[in-house]
Amino acid sequence: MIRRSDFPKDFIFGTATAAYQIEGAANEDGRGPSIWDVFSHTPGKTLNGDTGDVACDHYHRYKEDIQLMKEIGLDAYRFSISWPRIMPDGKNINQKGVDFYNRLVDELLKNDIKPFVTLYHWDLPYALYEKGGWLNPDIALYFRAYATFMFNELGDRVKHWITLNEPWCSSFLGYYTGEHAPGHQNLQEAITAAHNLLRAHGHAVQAFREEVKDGKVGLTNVVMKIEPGDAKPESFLVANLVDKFVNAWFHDPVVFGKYPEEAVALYTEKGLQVPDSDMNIISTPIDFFGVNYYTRTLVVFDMNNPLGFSYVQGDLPKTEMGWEIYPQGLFDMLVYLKERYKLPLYITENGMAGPDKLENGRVHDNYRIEYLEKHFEKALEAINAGVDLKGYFIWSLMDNFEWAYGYSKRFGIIYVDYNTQKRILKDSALWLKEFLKS
Ligand SMILES: N#[N+]C[C@@H]1[C@@H](O)[C@H](O)[C@@H](O)[C@@H]2O[C@H]12
Repeated sequence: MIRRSDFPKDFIFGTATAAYQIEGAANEDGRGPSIWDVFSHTPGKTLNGDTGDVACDHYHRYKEDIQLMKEIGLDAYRFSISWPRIMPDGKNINQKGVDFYNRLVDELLKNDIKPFVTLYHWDLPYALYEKGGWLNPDIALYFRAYATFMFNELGDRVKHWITLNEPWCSSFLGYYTGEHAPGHQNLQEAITAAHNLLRAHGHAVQAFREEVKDGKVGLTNVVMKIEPGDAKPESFLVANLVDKFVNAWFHDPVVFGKYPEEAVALYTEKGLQVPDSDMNIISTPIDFFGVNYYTRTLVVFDMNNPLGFSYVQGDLPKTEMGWEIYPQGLFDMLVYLKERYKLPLYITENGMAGPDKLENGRVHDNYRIEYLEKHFEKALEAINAGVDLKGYFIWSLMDNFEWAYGYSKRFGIIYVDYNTQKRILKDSALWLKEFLKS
């Protein structure tokens, strides 16, 4: 049985959330609309038309939620700042929004919980979208101004910062598949948006070096273990290529200052433009990569797909998201990232959506305890294999707005009754509480 004491003494355990998924108070105290406010209010974009208008009402209940974090015994808490709560029009400051995050940080510190702050977790101010959003090169400078302001505001107390959460999702789900806000479906736009997201990241890192001398800054990517879905040689080839599209595309420029050549070649072959501006800014050195790991992705060669591959379902047990439970992929990707980029790592998200049912005031989510134990074991294995892994944030602290899936998917270790906003520690939270003492 894995124990907390098996991990390095200074290893931190925490949980993660994001502003639009938990805060609510969408139209309160001067907050402006984000692209997700508009997207979720557009009929047909989210399950049941669910929105983040109220969510978990964390904006008002943050003290109660921090008490629950303390009861569990968390070392740290990763949350995101709502850019449109700080700058409703993308430029001018909304002081009430700033005040909220000062209160949140102070309450965390008062309870000995270390804040890890994500500057951007998908809720772009709609006012900036109207100026072109991630397709407008100027967005990087708007982001730099926002980042500089937040570093100045919170940098005396917050020493761990993440510029972007999963730019792959913001660009490819937001601009290619259209599953996420702003719901475009244009591959060239996705490539352009990805580049401007990385430019924004680089500008924020430069600002960080000027504003927060004793802090650490990194980038969080979704990291998928890409494997061939059958034994055909061409499926092994496409698996390597998809790894470049999804993983290397958002890591290589940040460390090496260039995109993976195989992927650039394929895009170019398809007549797509791959930007190369500001690679020096994009590759401004960072202190760590954040790793959001959930599952593996199986791909097979498919001439009918514009990029030559298609996804296939694996036969391992799956979560409520239909994602295979594959702890080995966490180990594999941690070692891969260490060997390729030689940077410290934090697991900034790992967790599962489960068939959580409230029964007599309890949620017996043993499947989630097993999931976490197996992934903790693989994280420890990676540390013992030489990976400089510094922490592990469970997704998520509490059930929340799961983007296009609305409130249908429960990832939390704390159950949220959305009718009453009552929080109930699931068995996984009780297990974690004991683990953190072990
Ligand atoms: N889906 N899913 C769960 C989770 C999502 O809720 C987070 O906001 C993202 O950072 C990442 O996709 C992972």
